[in-house]
Amino acid sequence: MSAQSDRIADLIEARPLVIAVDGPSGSGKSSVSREVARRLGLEYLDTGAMYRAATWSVVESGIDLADAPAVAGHVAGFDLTMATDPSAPGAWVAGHDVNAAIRETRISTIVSKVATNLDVRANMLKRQRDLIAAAAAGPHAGVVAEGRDITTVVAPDADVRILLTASEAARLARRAKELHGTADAASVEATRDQIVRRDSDDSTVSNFEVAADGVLHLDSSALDFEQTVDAVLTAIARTVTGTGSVADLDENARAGAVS
Ligand SMILES: Nc1ncnc2c1ncn2[C@@H]1O[C@H](COP(=O)(O)OP(=O)(O)OP(=O)(O)O)[C@@H](O)[C@H]1O
Ligand SMILES: Nc1ccn([C@H]2C[C@H](O)[C@@H](COP(=O)(O)O)O2)c(=O)n1
Repeated sequence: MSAQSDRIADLIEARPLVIAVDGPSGSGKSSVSREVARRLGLEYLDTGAMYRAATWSVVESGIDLADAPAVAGHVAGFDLTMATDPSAPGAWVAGHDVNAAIRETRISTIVSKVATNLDVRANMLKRQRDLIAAAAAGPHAGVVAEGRDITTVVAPDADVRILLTASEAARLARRAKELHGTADAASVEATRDQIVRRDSDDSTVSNFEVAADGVLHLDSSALDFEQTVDAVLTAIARTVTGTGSVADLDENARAGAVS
């Protein structure tokens, strides 16, 4: 954690505060959003975990993933609880802790089949808007919500909207390192389906590759994790306080290619 980052966080006092972050797989939106939420004392909503939990529940129920109406019907009624404390976020289905299960490759491989079902998306949209509204009205008075369509569909009126991207090579290397402990050629190849194919499928229903009007674009390809958190905090500070009050911010934090 950098003192610079904490100083930026101290400048951001606006409440309620809703921050929307989207981006492709492996861009760092979950880890960065969670840390930003922690430093700002906001709640954190991982909407990808919601789609993963829905997929887990569909699979557990023995429903054929190719049966789109059955999948949507199940998701419409499934019991999902999201924990939005950035220090301990998570998902529970009918009281069952699914946090480990939803990260397994068997779910990562098929989650796009559920997430591209438009009736499922309509149900998730309502759940996500309800969670964001509750967080804005709750004791922490705000939330960092991240996913693929938060800046454009779920929370287009968010106070700050950021598209966090990174080059395909950077994203593959990050995920390979996370899953295999190394970003050598074999590990990168083993990761390709989870990044490239999944983005290709998911992008048929959401735009997370080009920043929509009014959405800040932050390319983290050349930034490490801490620099990316700094850049996001700076972008938030600039937006909610105006550029004048962040004039003393360190150049490193501002160098995060925000456009
Ligand atoms: N700027 C960065 N530099 C290096 N590694 C990073 C950076 N940002 C995040 N990471 C790491 O990259 C990996 C992927 O990050 P993360 O899971 O947050 O991505 P994501 O965009 O949420 O992906 P997905 O949508 O697939 O869940 C993690 O191991 C994370 O710690
Ligand atoms: N707002 C969202 C969030 C996620 N998805 C889809 C896309 C992914 O394949 C899947 C899991 O997300 P991840 O945990 O990898 O971020 O859910 C979406 O369509 N919209």
